[in-house]
Amino acid sequence: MSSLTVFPRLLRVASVLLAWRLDEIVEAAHLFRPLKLVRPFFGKPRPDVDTLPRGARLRGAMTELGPIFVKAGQVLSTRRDLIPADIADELALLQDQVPPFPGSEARAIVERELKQPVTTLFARFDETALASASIAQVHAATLRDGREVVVKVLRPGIAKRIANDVALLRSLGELVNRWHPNADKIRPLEVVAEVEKMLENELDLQREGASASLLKRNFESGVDMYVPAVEWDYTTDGVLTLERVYGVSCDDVAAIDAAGIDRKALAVKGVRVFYEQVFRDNFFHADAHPGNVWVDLARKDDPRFIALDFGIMGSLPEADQYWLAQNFIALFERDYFRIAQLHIDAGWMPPHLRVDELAAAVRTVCEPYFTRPLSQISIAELVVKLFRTAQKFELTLQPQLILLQKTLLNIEGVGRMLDPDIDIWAVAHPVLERILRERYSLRRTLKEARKRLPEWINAAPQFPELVRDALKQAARGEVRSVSDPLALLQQAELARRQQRVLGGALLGGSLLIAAALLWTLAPQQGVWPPLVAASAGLLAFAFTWPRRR
Ligand SMILES: Nc1ncnc2c1ncn2[C@@H]1O[C@H](COP(=O)(O)OP(=O)(O)OP(=O)(O)O)[C@@H](O)[C@H]1O
Repeated sequence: MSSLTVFPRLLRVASVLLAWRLDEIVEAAHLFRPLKLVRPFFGKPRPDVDTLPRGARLRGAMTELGPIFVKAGQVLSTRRDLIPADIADELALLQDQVPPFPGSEARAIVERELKQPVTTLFARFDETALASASIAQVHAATLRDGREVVVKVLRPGIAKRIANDVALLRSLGELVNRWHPNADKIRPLEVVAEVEKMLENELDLQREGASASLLKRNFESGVDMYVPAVEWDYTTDGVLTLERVYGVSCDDVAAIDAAGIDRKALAVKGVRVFYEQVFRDNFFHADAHPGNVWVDLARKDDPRFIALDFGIMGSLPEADQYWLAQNFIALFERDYFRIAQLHIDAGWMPPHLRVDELAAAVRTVCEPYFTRPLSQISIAELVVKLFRTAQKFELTLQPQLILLQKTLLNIEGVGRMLDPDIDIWAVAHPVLERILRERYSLRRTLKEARKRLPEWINAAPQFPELVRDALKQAARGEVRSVSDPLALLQQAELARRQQRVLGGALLGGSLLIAAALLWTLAPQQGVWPPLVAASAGLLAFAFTWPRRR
């Protein structure tokens, strides 16, 4: 996007911000310092905004600026570690407000994408949209075999509009990056990249279909949560066809009560479903606002949720997932020292940080919460506070964790809406422990090891060469020279760990290869010889493998 097109749009952004009397916010955020100077050229502020709190004014401006700003605001609302709570609360309320595009256009797009007339594809296609949002629109239809479906269609020209607005956001991000004194903490370019990635994913409906399929597989029984099936023969990048489901939004408490559904049981299921997604499957719905979480009114005795909208899904690297689970358990057990140690071990804190100092800071944040009954303590709120504390100690926050934090807030919100007395701790703790017991059991570890065996055998011939190269490098003294004593200490520690790992890897690898050979070449010897060798190999790995950094 050229500056010729960016500039008028930047002016429009400035005029909307000023119309909503947001100059103080913009100034406080060290954005456009000279904004006040240009105010006289932009006309008068809106007459009705003076009485509104600043968060509501910002929400109004974002809504007026359009869908991409709405999305950016929604992303920002999750950064409670960065922005004040009153603004985050308002931004979290941002909703798309866009009129539907004509049904005839939707029909034409479906025909172009699926390469057949709608009358051939469907027994019925409803041209009046069922729902319309900034990126896509949903139409009801019936397949030729009588099954009811919904067809989600991307807005015409949306990819180009998004590309333009993202370029504008990037320019704004660069301004903040250059001028804001806390730019290294806010990392605006990362926030923009996050918005961009989110929008890119939402533009690919085939990908959304694949996410829906995976989530459906993970909740195959459909007891606690039902996921609509994807109709792959009617799905492309630009059109997604799903089984039509019926239910009410989970915040429609009146309808849920009228249907005689046990809200308390449902709330417990909501918390359980969340922990299963994050810690059992490592694949979670990251846009779980009430509009996307429905309740199946047809199931009175054994209530369940229905999930919708699979455009934003999250998953964590396995090591982070394990780290997070350990943190949660430590939090449930009020083991602050362990939380501090875990943060340092994860390598997200400066290595010279004293664990007792961090533990004291964590205790200071958490302890006041525990004077309240557990039912009144929000885990999500506590996690936000913990992240804030850790940031004071220079924690680098991973984007996936931010997504998770937002999901945690959403799910707690749903749980408390359904049952204001829910004790989320009492529900979450045993669920988490059970999942972790299953996930990290010996049997599962051995199964994983067996799966990776061919890979290890394949890599085995290169092993001696790699070791020889490593030893040669060490002998040549190819170690960076450093003058900082702290860095020297770290380097010595690193070298010690590397030696340990190298020794362990040699011993463990050799034993595992021996086990594999015994297993494959001498099956008549029974399972014991390979099992003993493999266990010894795994032990060698386990005892010498470094803790997470
Ligand atoms: N499988 C379905 N069965 C019935 N209705 C559906 C289904 N999928 C979507 N809808 C309807 O369409 C609406 C929008 O769907 P969805 O949330 O997937 O679209 P979206 O463009 O991502 O919207 P938003 O950004 O507002 O979440 C839903 O709130 C729901 O009313």
